[in-house]
Amino acid sequence: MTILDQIITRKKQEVSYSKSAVPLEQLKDSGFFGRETYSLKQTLKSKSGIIAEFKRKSPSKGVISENADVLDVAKSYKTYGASGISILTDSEFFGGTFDDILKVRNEITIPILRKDFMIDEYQFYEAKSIGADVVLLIAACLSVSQVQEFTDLAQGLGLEVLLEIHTEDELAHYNENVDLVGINNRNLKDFKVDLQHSVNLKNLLPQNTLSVAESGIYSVEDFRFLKKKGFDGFLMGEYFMKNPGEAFDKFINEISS
Ligand SMILES: O=C(O)c1ccccc1NCC(=O)[C@H](O)[C@H](O)COP(=O)(O)O
Repeated sequence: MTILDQIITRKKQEVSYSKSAVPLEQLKDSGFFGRETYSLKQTLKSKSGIIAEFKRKSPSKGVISENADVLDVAKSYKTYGASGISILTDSEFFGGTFDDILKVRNEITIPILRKDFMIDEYQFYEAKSIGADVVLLIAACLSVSQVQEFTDLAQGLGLEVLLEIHTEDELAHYNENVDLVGINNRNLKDFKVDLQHSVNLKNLLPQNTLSVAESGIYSVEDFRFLKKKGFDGFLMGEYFMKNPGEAFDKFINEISS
């Protein structure tokens, strides 16, 4: 069983529980449900392009920063010019909670990506109800038709869609309605990262696709390499979370100099 299989097995149980605990109609009563969302497509162009992630742990790295305060970290990301914030809401494998988004939503004015494993339409309503602006669709967990259906659903709720692919085969999941395409450099079988991987797959995407390089960006040199290759966005988690707050400020200063 791969790590993704394990995560999805668990996610199905969680979603089933959530649906019985909070019926979908009730999600619509949230104060955030009717809010106008922020556009990551826009802030990728107008700011640094960095989507800075908040995650406490991960399957590949174990505990990264267990006690980091989500509000402090999110504020520092916003203050120093992140285009968006990715917040893991998966609890079992990444140590996240919905509360992490709820705590920061009213405090920051940049897009929030709800980073989770989306497998059921209920989760899109949930994302809107907690104040997210963008959702992640992981091609490896979904069929081609699910990507299309979930894209329509998300956009109907005012959420942007970041489609994540890991392999060349998963390019079949691309459709021109998705807002952004993320190419993940982490091989989920052995957790190795290779930046050249995202470059190779990016070259196979239609021109003008807004592309995001994901995972394994650990230095200013890595960032510059991917920027030169034409990426619009850069999803970075571990590097910033190892030294929450300070690492981001320093990184932005270095890439601007
Ligand atoms: O990071 C993992 O171990 C992982 C395992 C299984 C599924 C997803 C996983 N990571 C999610 C991500 O995509 C990363 O959190 C994100 O791209 C940031 O990566 P990094 O900068 O390397 O922390």
